[in-house]
Amino acid sequence: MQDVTSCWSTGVFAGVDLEQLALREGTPLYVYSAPAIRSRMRALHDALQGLNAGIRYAVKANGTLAVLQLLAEQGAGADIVSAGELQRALRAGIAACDIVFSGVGKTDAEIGMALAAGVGRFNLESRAELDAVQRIAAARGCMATASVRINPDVDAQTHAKISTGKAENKFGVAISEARAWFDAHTTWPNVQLDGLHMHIGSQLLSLAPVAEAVQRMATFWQQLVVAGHSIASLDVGGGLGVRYREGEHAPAARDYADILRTAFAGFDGRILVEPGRWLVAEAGVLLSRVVLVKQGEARRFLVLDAAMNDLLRPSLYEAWHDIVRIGDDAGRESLAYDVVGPVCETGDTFAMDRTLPRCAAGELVAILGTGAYASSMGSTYNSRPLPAEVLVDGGRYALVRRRQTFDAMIADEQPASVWNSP
Ligand SMILES: Cc1ncc(COP(=O)(O)O)c(C=O)c1O
Ligand SMILES: N[C@@H](CCCC[NH3+])C(=O)O
Repeated sequence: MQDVTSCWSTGVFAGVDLEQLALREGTPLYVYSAPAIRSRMRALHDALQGLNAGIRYAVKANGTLAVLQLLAEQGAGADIVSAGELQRALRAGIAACDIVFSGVGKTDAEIGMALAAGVGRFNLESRAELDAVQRIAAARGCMATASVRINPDVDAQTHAKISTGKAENKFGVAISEARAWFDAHTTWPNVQLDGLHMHIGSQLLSLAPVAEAVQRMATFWQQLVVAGHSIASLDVGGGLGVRYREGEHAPAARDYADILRTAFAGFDGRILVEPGRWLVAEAGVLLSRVVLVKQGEARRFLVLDAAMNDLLRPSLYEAWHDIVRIGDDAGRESLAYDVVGPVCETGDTFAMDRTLPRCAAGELVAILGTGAYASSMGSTYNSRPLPAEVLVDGGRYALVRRRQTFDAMIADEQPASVWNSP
């Protein structure tokens, strides 16, 4: 993992002793390195130098308030996809004008909340949504600023479940439809339609599809300008991938920025980028204790106290995450384990046939690259409370999310004692 000062054999991560941390706060435990997040923000900021660009961090990657606050302090705005993410972004101190609202199914209530808060821009994904924003903005007597999310029909060369820029995906509209919206823009007097948006997918390890999609957006922008439309914002979404395993090569922020520089030369508005994973994934680890080692008839299982409810990516996408044993491995033999959680599904597997130093019950392991799409995709499946999260910085740590209590987990439920008519 880049940017993270760590040494798994000494168990020190960003200056903090992981064994002590686990004893203090319990496991499973998410641990995020503040310096690693700052360093990614700085690197992206530096790469975008000279472009009139704004970073709109994709809150879905990791919406923990302390993480959002850290990113906001470094100058990030937010890309949100729900009223809940709006609340988080505002609570973290992100100015409403620096928030863009994406997503294919914004409800009337969410559109109303976003207008009331004054979000900077809606990224519109369908004609029905454009009509809804017009109707709700007119009723409130306000103007909404909006971009059209175009679907460039480009294969992002990533996992099918997180590819979003092909014509058959639910996201965005064809460039021809977007053109029709611009040409008929007076139909929506309460919507200032002056931007283009796209997002072709996540965990992109090749920049070639990005370059192709950006070029399609650039060509469309130029056509709109020739037709007399004024374009204030070009938003290329997120998607920059990270290196989860040896042999993978993550794209460089500078190469990404160069693509934008070339394609959007002469553009005098704002360029927006919406990275999520790239900023936070490698800054996080999931600490977990070995509950027991089980020698099955066919395989050897390392059963952890973390499970698919805490980290879903391996179960959902068969995603690879490096797993390391915390402590000195000198003299330990290597063994192959299926690393699993205690949840009642065979899919509750973090890794198959993974070679690790011999592990014993009570020892600590870390699942790496879990700063993004990990805690944010967590659930309480099997009635397992959400784990705690800490932010480490300068040899100290802050508990930024308490482990959910059993009471909190069931607090909103009640017996069926009062029966109402709908
Ligand atoms: C509209 C939009 N923007 C930004 C992102 C962030 O993506 P990533 O975390 O891959 O940078 C996503 C998620 O893929 C998204 O749907
Ligand atoms: N949840 C996905 C990424 C989806 C990005 C959201 N559009 C992951 O864990 O990799």
